[in-house]
Amino acid sequence: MEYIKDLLLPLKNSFFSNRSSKIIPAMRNIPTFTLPHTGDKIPAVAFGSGSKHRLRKWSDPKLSKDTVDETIVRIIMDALKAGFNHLDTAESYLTRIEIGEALKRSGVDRSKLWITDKYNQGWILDDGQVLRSGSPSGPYESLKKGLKMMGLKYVDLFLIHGPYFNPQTCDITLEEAWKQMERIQKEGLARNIGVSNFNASRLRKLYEIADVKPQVDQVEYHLYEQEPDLIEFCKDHDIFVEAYTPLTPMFASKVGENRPLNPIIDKLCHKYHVEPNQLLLRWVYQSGVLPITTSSKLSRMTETFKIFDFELEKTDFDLLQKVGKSFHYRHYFRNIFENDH
Ligand SMILES: NC(=O)C1=CN([C@@H]2O[C@H](COP(=O)(O)OP(=O)(O)OC[C@H]3O[C@@H](n4cnc5c(N)ncnc54)[C@H](OP(=O)(O)O)[C@@H]3O)[C@@H](O)[C@H]2O)C=CC1
Ligand SMILES: O=C1Nc2ccccc2C1=O
Repeated sequence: MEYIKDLLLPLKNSFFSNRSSKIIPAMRNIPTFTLPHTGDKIPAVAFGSGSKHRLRKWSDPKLSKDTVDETIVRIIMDALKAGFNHLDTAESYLTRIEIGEALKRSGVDRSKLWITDKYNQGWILDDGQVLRSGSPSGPYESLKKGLKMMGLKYVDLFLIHGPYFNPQTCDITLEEAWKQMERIQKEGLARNIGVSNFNASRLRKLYEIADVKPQVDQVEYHLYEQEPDLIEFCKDHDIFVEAYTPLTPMFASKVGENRPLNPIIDKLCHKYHVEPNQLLLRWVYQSGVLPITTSSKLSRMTETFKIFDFELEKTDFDLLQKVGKSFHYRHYFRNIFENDH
């Protein structure tokens, strides 16, 4: 009889999923950062629907941008339940549809959420592989599709996902794309606009052609990739920085390799009674940068918020920063950040 239960369970789940899954998010007092130009208050930690969730969708031939993956919907609903009020998605993740499902099923008040989405302009990966844009005519087309998939009237922040504008990847130039981004903001489809994966020299070029300046740059940032030039440029030009892959120092050691921060992380976790993920996220937050993290486990999602309950003493913050700088590790886009200046 066991096998009959296996056959019926998915049917049961899909039958009830649209009717009985309203959730009550954990009540949390999540701090905000203020965006320099619009003054909007952005919740200070985000839950990502890319990385492992993107890979899940990309690697399963049965899943496409138009198929709802129940596992990802469950994960996003768990994140909302845990109290996340800031979700990060992108056209290239193929997870907009799950975000839309999770928002619809959970019944969470839209006005209490911050949603970030990104235009897929096409990619040249570190191994040279070229991927074409998801929306050949540009960000306007991309966001219109995204809003429909997510069942939203607007997003809080819309980003150009990367600086790969050339005939191999897409049909428009960066200048044309930015004009469309300005129109998107003017029409109220996105309250704020910005970019991702732009290094300082690319930001400078964009800055010169932009009438509406980018509000945000979302980049890889953690103790082993501190990006001092970029951070300084952003500070001087009122561009707010968001950090993806903030937990990288936890994964930068292979078996047998002892990275310089390992003993310090152990010691400070003991001192502050926190876990390594909380220490690393706290360091990012305390440096004035917004961490975007993710997990597939509700318990880890819930633990994230402890980062707002403790403060690193200045000497500990500085020690982490100094020792982190003694070793360099970048996970994504070496072709932009290490070879192109
Ligand atoms: N703009 C861009 O180009 C990019 C944007 N992003 C965005 O940033 C988001 C976050 O990126 P990501 O690299 O996943 O971020 P993180 O550095 O937060 O890493 C998350 C990973 O760490 C694991 N993890 C979480 N907590 C713990 C723990 N306590 N112990 C051990 N492992 C743990 C999770 O696995 P588990 O599920 O097992 O908990 C998950 O696989 C993405 O989802 C995406 O939205 C990411 C990359 C590029
Ligand atoms: O989460 C992400 N994983 C990625 C891999 C390649 C390009 C972009 C991304 C993301 O934004």
